[in-house]
Amino acid sequence: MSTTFAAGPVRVRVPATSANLGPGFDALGLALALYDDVAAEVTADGVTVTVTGEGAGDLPVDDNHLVVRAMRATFDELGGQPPGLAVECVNRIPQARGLGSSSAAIVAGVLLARALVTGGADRLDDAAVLRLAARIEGHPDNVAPCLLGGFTVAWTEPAGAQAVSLPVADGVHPTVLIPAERGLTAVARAALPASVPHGDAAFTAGRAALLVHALTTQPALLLPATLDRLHQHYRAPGMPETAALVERLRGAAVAAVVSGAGPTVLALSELPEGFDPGTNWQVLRLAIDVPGAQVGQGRLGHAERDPVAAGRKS
Ligand SMILES: Nc1ncnc2c1ncn2[C@@H]1O[C@H](COP(=O)(O)OP(=O)(O)OP(=O)(O)O)[C@@H](O)[C@H]1O
Ligand SMILES: N[C@@H](CCO)C(=O)O
Repeated sequence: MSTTFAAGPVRVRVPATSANLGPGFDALGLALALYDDVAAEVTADGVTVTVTGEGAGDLPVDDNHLVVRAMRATFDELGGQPPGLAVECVNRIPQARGLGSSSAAIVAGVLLARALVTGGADRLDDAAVLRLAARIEGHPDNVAPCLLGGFTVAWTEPAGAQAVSLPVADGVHPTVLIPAERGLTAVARAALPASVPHGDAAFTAGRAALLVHALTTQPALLLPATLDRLHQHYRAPGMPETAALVERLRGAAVAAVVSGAGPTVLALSELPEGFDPGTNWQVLRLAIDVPGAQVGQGRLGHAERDPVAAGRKS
């Protein structure tokens, strides 16, 4: 099938996400109201990428940029590459911190490429977008909430990733505590053992099931529901400050976990009044993003180009 491209530019707003949420390793995730905005258009030739905000000056500005790589993979799915591409990124999601920056970039690229192909949504439906984005990322627990918004449960069938988004109960109050240090997901995954004791798997399965109930119905159970024995303690030696902060918060009855592969800490219940994590940590109270990724027509406007984080509560 031949591929024709839309004339006008398209844009997308993609939320940060926190994966695992303690016991839901590679399955559970939460979309947070902190966003990257990305626009793209087809050009006569070449590739240009501009980056403002997080990653400016560090990220590649050619075909190696993750948004462009995800766009290329999507154009391949849809039957052909455009002659040239121009991409503009305004990034607010901290990168390599456990807040789903790579998934946000991948979801942005897949959705932009689909929107740039005439009839793209008919040829690559939303379920196929999730499967493709999860395949590029390698696991579905960030791309699912990034696409669907809210609290998601994702799983993988032989044909690929699937997910549902569930309503979150009042009384769930996410705060992220972001350290200055970065941590790559690939490094954190390499710290995990190939197998775990059956008792730890059983313990964690029970807590993950309880966490679905706590997040959707009974937030009072968040503290016991966020206990995990599959990943956090294996990764703790690689992020001792993160592990210590999680312990400190949990000792104060806050449902705190490592966000994604770390080193950010996610608290799902309110921090104690006046809690001071120390100067290394940026503390952001964030609303839960409900709609997930939003696609629009046109280039980024004044509001989308504002580098100040959208959606922060404080
Ligand atoms: N907006 C972006 N544009 C281009 N590349 C990005 C962007 N965000 C992240 N990346 C790439 O992804 C890498 C970080 O991905 P990684 O999976 O390690 O962390 P994360 O997605 O921030 O955290 P986690 O997966 O634990 O939530 C960056 O170092 C960069 O190479
Ligand atoms: N489930 C993933 C999330 C980070 O991408 C992990 O913990 O490695």
